[in-house]
Amino acid sequence: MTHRVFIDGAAGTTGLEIRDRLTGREEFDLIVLADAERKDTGKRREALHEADIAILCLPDEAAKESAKLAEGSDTRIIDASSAHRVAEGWTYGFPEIIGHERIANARLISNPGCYPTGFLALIAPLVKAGLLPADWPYTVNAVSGYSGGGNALIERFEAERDIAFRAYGLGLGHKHLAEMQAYARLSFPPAFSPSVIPAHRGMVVDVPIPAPLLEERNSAPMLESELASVYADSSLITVLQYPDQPSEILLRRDAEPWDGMELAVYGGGPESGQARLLARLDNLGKGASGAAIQNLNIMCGLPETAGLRL
Ligand SMILES: NC(=O)C1=CN([C@@H]2O[C@H](COP(=O)(O)OP(=O)(O)OC[C@H]3O[C@@H](n4cnc5c(N)ncnc54)[C@H](OP(=O)(O)O)[C@@H]3O)[C@@H](O)[C@H]2O)C=CC1
Ligand SMILES: CC(=O)N[C@@H](CCC(=O)OP(=O)(O)O)C(=O)O
Repeated sequence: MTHRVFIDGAAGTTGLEIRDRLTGREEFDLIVLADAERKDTGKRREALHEADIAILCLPDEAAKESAKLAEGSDTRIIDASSAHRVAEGWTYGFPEIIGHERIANARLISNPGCYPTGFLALIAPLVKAGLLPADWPYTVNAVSGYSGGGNALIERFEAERDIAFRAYGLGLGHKHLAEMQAYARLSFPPAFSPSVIPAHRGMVVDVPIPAPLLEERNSAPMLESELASVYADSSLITVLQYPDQPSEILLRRDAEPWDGMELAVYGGGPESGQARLLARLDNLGKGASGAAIQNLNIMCGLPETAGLRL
């Protein structure tokens, strides 16, 4: 069976990567709007109704408009934007956290943000298992490649070559806080410090766990072993376990597209009693396009890793 897929926003950073991953796959028939038509509301409405599945790779307002334009059709939607991540009627597109079955049966899917993908992969299972508390104000430090900011930030970083580091989100109301809190079932939104480095793609999400949260029953090795067991059957998420974990986590400027994610738990010695939970992913891979293709595969009853770069 061939599934008709329309990518709304196919000329953008995420849209292009999704096209790339779908190229050559016989299970899908792509509906493509010519450049002159890609922002034409009537043509988008037509394509949205004609498709079996639409993938929205648009700014939030345009994604909301697309969801409205699709009303009255049976078209299933995967929204890569942050417009519907905690909205009623939408399923959060993180199969490893909410279950593959729910993705397979959903009509409206909202894909996770790139930073929440790392944060939730680390924290949600540990809170669920009772190894970390829900009522704690977690800290999240993160770096992203500049493609995380779409075409606008790519242009800026490629023009201002002397930027070595960019801390941002300094108003402390980042749009990812709601989904981080909701899907880890936390009492408080985390304190989130995002930043950008002069690499096109790649991301590290770093959650420090201070000493008061750790005891013998939830020491760093216990956290690691819980994550290893949760993701033991995952095709995309790998837990780097002691003693095989690297002694440093690197991002490379020339990194290739990658749809997996690596997690690691680093524990201080017994005297410090602290831990650091780290996730490394590609903001454009598991953080965006790879997750969209994984969900598309699951929705269509195909192997979840088909077309992914692992
Ligand atoms: N980049 C990343 O790492 C991630 C991105 N996302 C999300 O994915 C979505 C797309 O992001 P990204 O690809 O980075 O952004 P880009 O800015 O690179 O691409 C957005 C695309 O949408 C097009 N567009 C804007 N308005 C409309 C409209 N009304 N109708 C049709 N097309 C329109 C733009 O065209 P034009 O340029 O001509 O205006 C552009 O081609 C965003 O919601 C983003 O938050 C999610 C996870 C990670
Ligand atoms: C570097 C950078 O600007 N990153 C984006 C997040 C990218 C992402 O996850 O996209 P969503 O907008 O779909 O959540 C930001 O902080 O807004």
